[in-house]
Amino acid sequence: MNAQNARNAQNAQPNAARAAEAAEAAEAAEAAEAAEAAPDGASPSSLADLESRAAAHRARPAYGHDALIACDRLVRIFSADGVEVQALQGLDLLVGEGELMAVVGASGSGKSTLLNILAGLDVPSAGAAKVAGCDLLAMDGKERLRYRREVVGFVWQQTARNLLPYLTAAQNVALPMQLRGRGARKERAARAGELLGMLGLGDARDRRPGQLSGGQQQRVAIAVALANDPSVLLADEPTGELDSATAEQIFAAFRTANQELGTTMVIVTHDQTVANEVRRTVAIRDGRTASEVLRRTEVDASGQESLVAREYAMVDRAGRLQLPQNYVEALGIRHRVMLELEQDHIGVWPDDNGTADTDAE
Ligand SMILES: Nc1ncnc2c1ncn2[C@@H]1O[C@H](COP(=O)(O)OP(=O)(O)OP(=O)(O)O)[C@@H](O)[C@H]1O
Repeated sequence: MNAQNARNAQNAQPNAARAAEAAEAAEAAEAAEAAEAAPDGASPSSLADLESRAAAHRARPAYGHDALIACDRLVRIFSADGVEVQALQGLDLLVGEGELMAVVGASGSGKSTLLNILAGLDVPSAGAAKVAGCDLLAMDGKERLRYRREVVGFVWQQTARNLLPYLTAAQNVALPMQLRGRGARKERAARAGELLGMLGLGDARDRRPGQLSGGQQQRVAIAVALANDPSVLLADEPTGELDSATAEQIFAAFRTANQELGTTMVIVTHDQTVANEVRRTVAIRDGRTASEVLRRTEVDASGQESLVAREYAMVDRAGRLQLPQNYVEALGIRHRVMLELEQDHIGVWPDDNGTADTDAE
């Protein structure tokens, strides 16, 4: 554990009890509400009625039961110099097996915090997080090490951080397999060659990082991260140090690996062009998933294919909806809105009545 992670783990402890209490209180309130509200709005009639509803509740599949990554009301509180920062404030996120998706968001929105938790480098203060069946809040030190070696692969922004400068590209890729005690030397070399070949680096296998371009180094880093066949590949701004043409090549490499190997990939990026390259982009705002863009190919009557993108706002499990900031600003929404349920949509209007009292706050 490096100094940063040790600090993170320490910071997690004093807040953990408080955050867990808050989560428990929220759950208790939810349970009480569920018990109070009968389906027809009447009070529960009998114990048998309550029991049958509790049994139905228990029989419901758990949130995210079929997702490879499931973050449920994830909270991460940091304390620095007596000041508390809530980096994640009840973040929900589900990622299906085999997905290639991007996470975007303004600086400080919580992207790296989320990625560090998914990578097993940091521990959430409260909530739940599962990746490929591993409970990220319950792992001990040994399980955490195994998780980082076998379940996830990581590509960092700094090209130099991903590779050892004195090893060739092929040796860098073989190293994680060696550390895991996987296969004989020849088999490791063969797999390293295959991965490098798949990513268009067949000719570069015997070169050291200093003899490769930044883009080639990042592609070797992808091969290193894939060496042990992880269930999930995580990348934090993998194109941050590269020009846009090279960034496109890196994304092509992620796509190839995703298609050929079926590895699930979560990529944090600032680069909107890069984010447009994937089918699903999730935006984080203030430590929560705020909106999502889904892209799909449509074929028109003449057989012409086009990519159609649609933006969705997220509704969390308690029914909370974050309005996009530009909508809030455009209509001058301050403290409350009026809602109207229509047959197939909900109307949202700015409060034009009594804004004076709330404005005066
Ligand atoms: N170890 C830490 N100690 C204290 N505060 C932290 C720590 N790590 C992150 N934070 C704070 O948590 C919030 C979220 O930070 P995070 O690094 O996750 O954001 P980000 O979206 O990745 O930003 P960027 O795009 O600038 O990297 C920020 O306010 C940050 O200052």
